[in-house]
Amino acid sequence: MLAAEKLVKRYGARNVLDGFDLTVAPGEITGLIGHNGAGKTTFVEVVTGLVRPDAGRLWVAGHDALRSGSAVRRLLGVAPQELALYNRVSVREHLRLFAGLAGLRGRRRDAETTRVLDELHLAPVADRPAGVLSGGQRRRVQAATAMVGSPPLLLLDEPTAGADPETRAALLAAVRARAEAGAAVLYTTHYLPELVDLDATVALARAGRVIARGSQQELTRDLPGELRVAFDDPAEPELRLPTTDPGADLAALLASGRTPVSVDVRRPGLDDLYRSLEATFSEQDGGEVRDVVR
Ligand SMILES: Nc1ncnc2c1ncn2[C@@H]1O[C@H](COP(=O)(O)OP(=O)(O)OP(=O)(O)O)[C@@H](O)[C@H]1O
Repeated sequence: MLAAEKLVKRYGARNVLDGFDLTVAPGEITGLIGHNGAGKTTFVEVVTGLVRPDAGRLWVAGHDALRSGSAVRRLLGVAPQELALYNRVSVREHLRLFAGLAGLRGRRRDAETTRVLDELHLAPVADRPAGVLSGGQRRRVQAATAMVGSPPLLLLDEPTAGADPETRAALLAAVRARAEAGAAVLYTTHYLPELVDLDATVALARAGRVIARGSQQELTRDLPGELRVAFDDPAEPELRLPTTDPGADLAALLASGRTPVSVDVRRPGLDDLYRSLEATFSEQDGGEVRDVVR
């Protein structure tokens, strides 16, 4: 549904996108993560057509998106990082407006508006102007404007930033439902546990390039987890060992004659992946970026 190849975007002398490659298939949620300034929002802006890249190629649903922008825009639902709502317009009117832009009319437009209001728990504030809502409610309205009309490609740029747990849960449930219905979802976030919840494919951006991409299982498989062993010993109540083979390491520990009172194995997670890749790249001379996982 979305395929970006070697995108380059320069601001002044700086390549903010520097050979950015990414694909998102129908039904797939891709979580795009990376440090502040890695180029995530710039990539979203290129896909929406707001920013023109200096080089590279971009396809959306088989269209060359850098040539046929207007055909592509109809396929997108976008929730930008900076909230963009009309303060005096009610929540319901926002959704009616975006449903209309998605091509729905009459009863179908009303039904879709009601459905999305319910889905994002916005029915109680449907007739309030967006400007009087709380931050979390406004986040939900923004996501709702992206989802109304069920576009086949959703671009959600930090949709849960500053959201309370209830808002976060409603948004994540709606995102999962959209992907299950076949939408391709690009989801940027700094909250890695959300990507576990969404069972998302993960793409890690650094300095304008995607340096690692794959399922969470693939990306974390070779990283060490942690073996935590507690002893009834005030001198050493707990031992924490990085491990890629917890069974063997525990057997070695037992063979040494020590008797644990409890054993816990923590599997490697996305935070370990993030830290390990960041450490790899910050050690490299000149910040040269290379592909780690494909
Ligand atoms: N219009 C612009 N002119 C000049 N530089 C820009 C412009 N837009 C973005 N940049 C720069 O491009 C870099 C990438 O920004 P971008 O917003 O894409 O990063 P990001 O990965 O989304 O970061 P964050 O996690 O903070 O949202 C930053 O250094 C930013 O300052």
